[in-house]
Amino acid sequence: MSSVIKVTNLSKSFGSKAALKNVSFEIEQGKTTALIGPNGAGKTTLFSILCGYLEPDSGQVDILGQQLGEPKLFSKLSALPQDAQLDPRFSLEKQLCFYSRLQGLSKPAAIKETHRVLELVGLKDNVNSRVSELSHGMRKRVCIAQALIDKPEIILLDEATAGLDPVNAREIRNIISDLSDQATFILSSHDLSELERLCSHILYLDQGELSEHKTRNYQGEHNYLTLQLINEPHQALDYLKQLQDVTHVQQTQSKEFVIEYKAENKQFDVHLLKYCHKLNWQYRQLINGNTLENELFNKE
Ligand SMILES: Nc1ncnc2c1ncn2[C@@H]1O[C@H](COP(=O)(O)OP(=O)(O)OP(=O)(O)O)[C@@H](O)[C@H]1O
Repeated sequence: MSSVIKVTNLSKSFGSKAALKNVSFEIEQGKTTALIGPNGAGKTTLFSILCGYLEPDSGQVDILGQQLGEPKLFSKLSALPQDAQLDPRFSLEKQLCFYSRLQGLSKPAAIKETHRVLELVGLKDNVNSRVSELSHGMRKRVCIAQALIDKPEIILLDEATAGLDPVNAREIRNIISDLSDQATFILSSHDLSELERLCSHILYLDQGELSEHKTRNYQGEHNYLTLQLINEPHQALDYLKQLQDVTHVQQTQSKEFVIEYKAENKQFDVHLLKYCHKLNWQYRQLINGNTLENELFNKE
């Protein structure tokens, strides 16, 4: 598969503060990628460089075979900044047409494009609404619609669901998931469970250094299940280790266990639930795979 972004030895400092230190990675076409890291890790700096808002001090950035700032990249990469704002006075049509015209579309094409992207985010009936009349979640969807104008090949979304209620956050996740065969999404969020649902590829930044860069892949000899219980049974770890085909068990937090088992056992989840029932354990949920949080922070 071809890579759409290739970053090599990228560094950026603000005065004496190194925001990115020799960062290198590649993103393959169609692989929804998560950019994760604590506050101040360098995520916004990296996004800003990829969008061409900031110049790196050193290193190479190759996007769709072009160097940063090449006019050919215009409209092939779009971004939703964390603090994206809309003008509350204008209708959605006026606002999105304006952005479409900036992308070089003719007036009729801009109107058509505005209606297309608003339909994609479920707001086609609001084309004449003013931004001031919209809820926070609807405004976020308009910002995503803006990022979809002219079908960019790469879309960067910084905290796309921050501050949204679960229903609106889910709708935005569905939009991203539905469009992920048409564009490569790079998502930054502090919500690991959200990223884990959407992303197959993780970039983990900490203090400007890229310390994780891997494709999540469970198709090996072993599979994982994360078992969350309602109570903490006595010696639960020992009981779980005794189950047939279990190769490793780790307790990752109170009442949560990551169980590694032989992938050849296709019925393992059923056996595990029957085992819980037999032991009179009540479970909260059984998650397929290891959680992203455990993968990143609970390695043994
Ligand atoms: N314009 C700037 N001037 C000075 N320092 C900056 C500037 N922009 C970022 N920094 C510093 O660079 C480092 C990385 O900041 P950045 O905003 O990229 O982190 P982040 O991972 O996006 O953080 P957050 O999750 O809090 O949004 C921080 O130490 C920050 O203080």
